[in-house]
Amino acid sequence: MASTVREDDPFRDPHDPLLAATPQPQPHRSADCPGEHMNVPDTLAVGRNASLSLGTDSLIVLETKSTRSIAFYNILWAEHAEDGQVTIQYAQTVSKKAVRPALISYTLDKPDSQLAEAWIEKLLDRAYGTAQRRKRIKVLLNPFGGQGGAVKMYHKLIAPIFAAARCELDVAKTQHQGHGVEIARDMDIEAYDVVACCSGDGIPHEVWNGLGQRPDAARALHHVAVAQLPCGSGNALSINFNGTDSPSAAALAVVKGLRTPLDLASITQGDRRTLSFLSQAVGIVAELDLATEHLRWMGSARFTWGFLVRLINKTVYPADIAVKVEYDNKAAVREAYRTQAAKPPLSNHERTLPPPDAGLPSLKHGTINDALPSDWELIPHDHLGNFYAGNIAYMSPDMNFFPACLPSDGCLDLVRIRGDIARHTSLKSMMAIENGNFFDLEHVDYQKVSAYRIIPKRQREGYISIDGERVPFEGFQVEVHRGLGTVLSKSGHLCEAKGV
Ligand SMILES: Nc1ncnc2c1ncn2[C@@H]1O[C@H](COP(=O)(O)OP(=O)(O)OP(=O)(O)O)[C@@H](O)[C@H]1O
Repeated sequence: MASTVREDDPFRDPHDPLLAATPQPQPHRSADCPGEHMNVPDTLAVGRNASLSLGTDSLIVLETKSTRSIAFYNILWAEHAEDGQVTIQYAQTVSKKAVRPALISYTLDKPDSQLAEAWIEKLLDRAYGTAQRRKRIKVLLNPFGGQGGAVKMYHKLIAPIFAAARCELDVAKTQHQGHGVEIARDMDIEAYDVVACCSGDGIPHEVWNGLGQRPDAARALHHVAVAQLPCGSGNALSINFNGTDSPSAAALAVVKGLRTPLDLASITQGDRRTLSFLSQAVGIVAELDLATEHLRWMGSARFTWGFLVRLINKTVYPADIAVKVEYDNKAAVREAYRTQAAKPPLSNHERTLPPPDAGLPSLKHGTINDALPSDWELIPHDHLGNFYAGNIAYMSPDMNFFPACLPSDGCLDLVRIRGDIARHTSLKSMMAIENGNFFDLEHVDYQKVSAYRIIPKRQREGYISIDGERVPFEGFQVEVHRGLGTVLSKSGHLCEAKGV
């Protein structure tokens, strides 16, 4: 068995800190790890004619007649047995979007458990980086999400990935509408790291609201990361943070996910206060989302159809609006985005854990029932066509509607478009969303705001959508709480979307 790094090893990583004179501390290594004080080689000789090498970003499996590599990102777990057998489980790519667990297993020439254990630790360190291993996950299955396939998708596509990664699982089905709120409100937050929702965006919305109803809301929202395993019809949370709407690829992203603060916004309407993680829409988007339900049979073409109908009618949605603006034009928004995106993500210990008795933050600007803050002004928008505020970039797989969104900048990105613009201009904006040049269109008003109030007027009824769910057609006020919630993301601080 090789015990030192081969100098001629083509897969040797010259930047490997463990090969340098002063070993760097490794984030997840336990104090009594046998490899702690040894210079662990990158290459493990297994069998007479095979070796496993740690490359720059993948594990290289070298056999006499073949070489292949497995990206560290795809490595789920590794272990060794006393007889010298080393087993590595990984997520094998089986199609453009899907992965499924697979394993390789080799026996060491001469069993050396100290070396094998140290090498495995080094492999897992590369595979997980600063992501938590063996996450304790409360899984919520919505049997009615999307086409009703969540339970099957979980067992077939998701659970095998979690099991291979040695996650601790506690699975529950939601029994009725609002059950996600109850489960999150009553759960033992110390027993879990993540609530993963096999659902659309409806269950994550419920979970954040349930956590928000607890007396220890601030701590619960900080401690419990909410993730989505896309099994619904709207899967924006997963698209933004797992970078996929594939259930198996999302499971891998959750296994490897980095804890990331997410702004949550308080919505006050009537006497209610709820939390929103995704969006608020008044006008055409709300109407497309909510008023075309009866056209579900058309698939996503229902949105195009609904849009064209309203376009022909040049529909307007008059409202009075007051906003607390943080970045008031596109140049400022772009600069804020670039500055923030260039910074490294906060590490976990840079986030302060709220005290155990801290509830939801108080409202700095009061509620919809209070007088308008003195420095706000209600401005009539008599020709409003679209009012859309987003907390994360993608609203659906092809709709990077808010490319400048930053998950924890304390702001919502607010888009306003007049409803009386020329029809060809409206049509252009619709196509620009898919082409990725929507942000720069002249007639698209794009700002970052930290709070606002909107009161629809001169319409007896209409549609308001909060995180894709319909709420009463009456005025509401919104205030953003910076980094109040927690998600798991790939980057640790950004959405998986092309920024600005
Ligand atoms: N057992 C259940 N019976 C009925 N409704 C349920 C049940 N479990 C959850 N729900 C409700 O289903 C709704 C939709 O959930 P989800 O977001 O998972 O699916 P979806 O297909 O993306 O949703 P939609 O397209 O309807 O917004 C939520 O409001 C939730 O409260």
